[in-house]
Amino acid sequence: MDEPYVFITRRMPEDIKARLEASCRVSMWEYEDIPVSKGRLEEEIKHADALFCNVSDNIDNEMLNKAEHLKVIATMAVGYNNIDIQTAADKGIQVAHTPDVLTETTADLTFALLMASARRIAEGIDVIRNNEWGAWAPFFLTGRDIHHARIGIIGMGRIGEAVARRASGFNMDIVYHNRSPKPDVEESLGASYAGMDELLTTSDFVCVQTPYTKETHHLIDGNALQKMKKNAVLINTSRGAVVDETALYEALQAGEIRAAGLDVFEKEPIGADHPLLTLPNVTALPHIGSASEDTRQKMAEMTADHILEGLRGDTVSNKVV
Ligand SMILES: NC(=O)C1=CN([C@@H]2O[C@H](COP(=O)(O)OP(=O)(O)OC[C@H]3O[C@@H](n4cnc5c(N)ncnc54)[C@H](O)[C@@H]3O)[C@@H](O)[C@H]2O)C=CC1
Ligand SMILES: O=C(O)C(=O)CO
Repeated sequence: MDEPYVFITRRMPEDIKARLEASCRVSMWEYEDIPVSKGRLEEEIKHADALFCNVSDNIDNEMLNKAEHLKVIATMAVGYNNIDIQTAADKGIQVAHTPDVLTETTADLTFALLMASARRIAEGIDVIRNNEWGAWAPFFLTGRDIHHARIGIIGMGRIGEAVARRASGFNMDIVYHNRSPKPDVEESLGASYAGMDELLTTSDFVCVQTPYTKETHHLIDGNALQKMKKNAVLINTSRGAVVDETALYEALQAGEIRAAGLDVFEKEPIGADHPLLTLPNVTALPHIGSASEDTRQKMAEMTADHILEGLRGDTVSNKVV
């Protein structure tokens, strides 16, 4: 019997490729920093038995309908909003993702962004690099306190909970909004459940940790931003389109909220001409929430293992559908 054919949409380290090559024929997009072209993906998905993809690949209905014998899609991410899972399910294609392995790493980055935004770290770095540090001054680059402030976490899932654990270490008052209450988190971290309005109107830091779905599209819109405290900081490490960027720009410029820390954007990558980057109170990162060496390596290994499971005819271990 012919070996199954796997297409990897981004250049991966040799050990990851070799893991698959032990039992599969493997092709790989040549570049690590450029997404696979739509044309190449359309060509490959026709023949592939398995697809190893990532957050920047648009695996929509049109793409999936080109697949002739695809059995498994494994994405090197926990978020899978870029994959049409209904069409995959209809076609009997298993979809696997990488939960848990990146939870702590992403929570670290979320907290780093929260701290950087509150304490104006990026502005401080710029001052030194631009040779603008005159002298110690009493109110120079004063930020806002993190300790004992209220953090409002929207989406108390794996990452939300890991952010809450970090907040607890800073003696923060934790409120959260989720699809359903989490009594275990309330008990272990002293967090309390809040409706969206209460969370928005009372939190000093609002952290968005939901997946991107139809329901969470522009969950943070102009109306939500208006409800936030003037001194509040918004942190988004989930998906860009959970926040309405135009409304965020207007709210920041009008002083309706204090600052924003963003790891994700509505359309990635953004360029240096993005309007939000004109604002000093925006700390922006290029979608690096899970980007530690160990975590990305484990995510890649897990993704390869999901493919091997699916090709053996087993149920993949982190099955979305
Ligand atoms: N910036 C980055 O590099 C990374 C971003 N992410 C993003 O973070 C998301 C969350 O990941 P996990 O915590 O592992 O997922 P999860 O599924 O464990 O948690 C998501 C939580 O959001 C809640 N939720 C869903 N819809 C909601 C709504 N409309 N209102 C309130 N709560 C809602 C769910 O009930 C769940 O508790 C991923 O889907 C992904 O988009 C994840 C990893 C890295
Ligand atoms: O896992 C995800 O959803 C990411 O965004 C990248 O780790």
